[in-house]
Amino acid sequence: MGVAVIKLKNPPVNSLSLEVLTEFVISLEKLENDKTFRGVIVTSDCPGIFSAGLDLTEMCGKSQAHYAEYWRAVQELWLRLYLSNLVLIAAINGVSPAGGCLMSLTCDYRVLADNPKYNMGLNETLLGIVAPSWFKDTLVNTVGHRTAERALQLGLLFPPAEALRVGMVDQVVPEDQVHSTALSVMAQWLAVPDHARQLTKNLMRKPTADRLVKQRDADIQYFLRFISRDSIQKSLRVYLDKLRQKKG
Ligand SMILES: CCCCCCCCCCCC/C=C/CC(=O)SCCNC(=O)CCNC(=O)[C@H](O)C(C)(C)COP(=O)(O)OP(=O)(O)OC[C@H]1O[C@@H](n2cnc3c(N)ncnc32)[C@H](O)[C@@H]1OP(=O)(O)O
Repeated sequence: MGVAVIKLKNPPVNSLSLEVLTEFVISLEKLENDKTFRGVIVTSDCPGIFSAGLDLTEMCGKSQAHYAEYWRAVQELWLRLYLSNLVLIAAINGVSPAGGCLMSLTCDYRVLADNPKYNMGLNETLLGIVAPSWFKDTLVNTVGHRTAERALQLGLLFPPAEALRVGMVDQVVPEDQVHSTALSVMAQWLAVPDHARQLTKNLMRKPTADRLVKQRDADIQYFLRFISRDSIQKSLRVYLDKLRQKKG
């Protein structure tokens, strides 16, 4: 039925490095241009981890030029995913904090494996950073304003049952059924004529995407100012050190 599977593979935690973001955009573009494909299942090849989100090492201790290049790549992937003409279904087979959650929220439908460890949410505040307005918009468009307001301020990571209850995911299924469920949901979405579904998707999502498109450069400057602050760099270093020391 013209369905591709994109399996993220950037061990150990599928962090969204500049290279991953760039390759993801290229793969999506190829699929968009190949008319034999109508849908994509986005999933992970790293056991237990869908994606650890943006690569913190790309946002810490680097040059301004690097931050700008990285942020443009983050914007680009979000725009491509959010406005894709393809049906995108996230088969979430692991934990998905922050950028990992955002990636799934850009999809048309989310199937999450029923494993209490597989938390998802926008936990930026717990790192001492702030989810940008377009991350916030994506969450609001999925779960509504009040749930998003509370989840964003508290940096909540929802276990599967809670994620389902608040509407962050559409279905929670046993782990070994995530892929087959994504495929049967895909069949339902592909039963709708492409042009009608695509125009409707655009109607729902373009106003949100346009807000970023209209101020992409300003958004990058905003990010640069924010991420270069000593206090923010310090928060990120402390958080990364904590992650690294967990093992030791
Ligand atoms: C005034 C208002 C202004 C507003 C302006 C706004 C402007 C923008 C502001 C900036 C916004 C930036 C937005 C960011 C969104 C993000 O996505 S930030 C990333 C958030 N991610 C996380 O919090 C997840 C962190 N990771 C984990 O919790 C765990 O690693 C895991 C649960 C995913 C997996 O656990 P486990 O299997 O036990 O592995 P670990 O031992 O923890 O990790 C292994 C290895 O990977 C490294 N690592 C983990 N996550 C990341 C990451 N996101 N980036 C880079 N590296 C990561 C970890 O350090 C370990 O490394 P070592 O092997 O020890 O070297």
